[in-house]
Amino acid sequence: MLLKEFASLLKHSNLYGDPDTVITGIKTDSRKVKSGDLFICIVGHHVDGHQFTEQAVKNGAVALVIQQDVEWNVPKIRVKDSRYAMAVFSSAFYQYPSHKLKLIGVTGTNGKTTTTYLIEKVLRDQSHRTGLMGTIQMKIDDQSYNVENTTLEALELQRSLDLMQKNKIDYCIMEVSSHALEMGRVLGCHYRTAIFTNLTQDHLDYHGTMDKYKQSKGLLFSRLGNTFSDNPENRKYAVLNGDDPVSNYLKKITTAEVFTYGIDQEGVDVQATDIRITSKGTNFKVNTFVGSMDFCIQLIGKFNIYNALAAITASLLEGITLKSIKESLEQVKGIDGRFESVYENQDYLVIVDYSHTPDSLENALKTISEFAEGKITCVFGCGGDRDRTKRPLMGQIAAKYCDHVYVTSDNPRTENPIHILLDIEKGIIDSGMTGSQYELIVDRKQAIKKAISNAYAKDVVLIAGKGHETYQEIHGVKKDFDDRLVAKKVIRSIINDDPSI
Ligand SMILES: CC(=O)N[C@H]1[C@@H](OP(=O)(O)OP(=O)(O)OC[C@H]2O[C@@H](n3ccc(=O)[nH]c3=O)[C@H](O)[C@@H]2O)O[C@H](CO)[C@@H](O)[C@@H]1O[C@H](C)C(=O)N[C@@H](C)C(=O)N[C@H](CCC(=O)O)C(=O)O
Ligand SMILES: Nc1ncnc2c1ncn2[C@@H]1O[C@H](COP(=O)(O)OP(=O)(O)OP(=O)(O)O)[C@@H](O)[C@H]1O
Ligand SMILES: N[C@H](CCC[C@H](N)C(=O)O)C(=O)O
Ligand SMILES: [Mg+2]
Repeated sequence: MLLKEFASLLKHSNLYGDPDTVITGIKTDSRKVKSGDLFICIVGHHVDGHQFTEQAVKNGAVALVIQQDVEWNVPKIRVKDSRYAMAVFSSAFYQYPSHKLKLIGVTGTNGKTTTTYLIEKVLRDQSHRTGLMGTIQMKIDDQSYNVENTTLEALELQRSLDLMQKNKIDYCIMEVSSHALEMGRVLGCHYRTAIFTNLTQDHLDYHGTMDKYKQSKGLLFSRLGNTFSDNPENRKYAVLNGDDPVSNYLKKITTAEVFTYGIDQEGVDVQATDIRITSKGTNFKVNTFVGSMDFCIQLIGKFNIYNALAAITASLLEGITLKSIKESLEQVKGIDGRFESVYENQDYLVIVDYSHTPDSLENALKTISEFAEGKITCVFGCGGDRDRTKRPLMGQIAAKYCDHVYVTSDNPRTENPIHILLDIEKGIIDSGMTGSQYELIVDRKQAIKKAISNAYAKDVVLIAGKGHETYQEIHGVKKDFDDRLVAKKVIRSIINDDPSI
């Protein structure tokens, strides 16, 4: 593309230098710039990209996108907001890839990853070629790629959608985080269906208030567009959790056709009834606008029924039969690090779960309390440099459901680990748990070891917060750490009477 073609995409832009400069790539990180690139200067949360123009030019940038003056004598486009320009320019550079496949976006505090995996499974079983983007990975058909964020920055996102489109992917199912919506990472995305799972407390460090957090989630629905087309392929759907009051707000701000799912509220389009939850799976009946059917899924817990309902609704809207959806969902054994059982023939249960919010921790523990025959123990912490107000709430919740709690480190990131533990302890103390019922152990491995060592037949040990993660970030340094591997080793060492771990 030529520089003038980029400039013409924004009314509010000024071009300086040769308008016919040929652009062969776009970068927002000066360290990654190659010859022929357009370097977009982003004002970040830590540093200002305008500081790195010298490195970008040295590395071969032939032009810059700026929102404030820089001294380099290279062609430039000055814009009002370079983050917005990044979304516009990358969508155009990759020729609007989200228009060339069906994009399904899932937002909400909890359940996004699970729901995207369920939809991917249903669509793949219908011989669709699928792409997936989210917390655990990006996938293009069977190929997996590592990701830094749940929802990629606009440039990487458009590049990934382009790669999907080139690989003949017909559906992409993606998690859309509130950060991404707020920062405009998904501005260039043309969604077919937007799904809302739920809204409970998280990320108040970033959004400030629950109302602002709700409004960020709402952007996925308010920007969805409308369904007014005689071509069914162009229709837009909003799939909402009818049991979450936030859905009333989302209904008002979307012009897409609304479908609701739920358990408790009457009158939803897709409803689960006759629920039975065990430690092996979950049975329920689904009543939909195309009929009813009994489901027997291997995922555990009421919260997973909501995820299944969201996936069922979105799949029905793609014309897939309820019977096929049932067959696919019943085959799903589990999702990496979500309520994942670590089993080494021991006579107690050890479950690793990604619950890192008050609501998800409560859901996991409540589910366990419904089937546990012995004592319940939880090992958990809270992430550093994240919402501090959730820490005592999670302490209270653990105290409410557990016989014993081990408060430990999650990813302290740049915070002092012990301060995080003390914040959690406040909630435990408030709930009246005594000193003999809980312990603060900064070292996560030691906490897991102690919790498992103290488990007896039929007890359940929940190791919460890190799920699929294979690292732990302490003092800003990431080191290998996997709750599942640590738990496995500890169980084996107990069985083999080997104290070396
Ligand atoms: C707060 C936040 O979201 N930050 C994201 C943001 O970084 P930033 O704005 O701080 O960038 P910065 O480091 O200040 O740099 C500014 C600019 O200078 C450039 N730069 C920087 C250094 C250099 O030498 N040269 C250079 O050009 C950078 O490439 C960038 O363009 O842009 C980065 C690149 O896309 C993201 O990786 C980063 O996510 C960080 C890692 C993060 O932790 N984000 C979390 C809060 C987040 O987004 N989480 C949500 C999921 C939440 C959930 O639902 O649970 C997510 O979608 O992942
Ligand atoms: N629908 C749900 N409602 C409440 N809690 C849920 C739901 N689904 C899953 N959970 C809980 O939340 C945890 C995270 O689930 P999942 O990874 O699917 O959510 P997510 O929204 O993708 O999270 P993240 O914001 O970290 O990307 C699970 O381990 C489980 O404890
Ligand atoms: N997407 C979430 C993941 C949190 C996972 C938890 N293990 C933590 O580190 O806080 C976040 O970035 O807030
Ligand atoms: Mg996720």
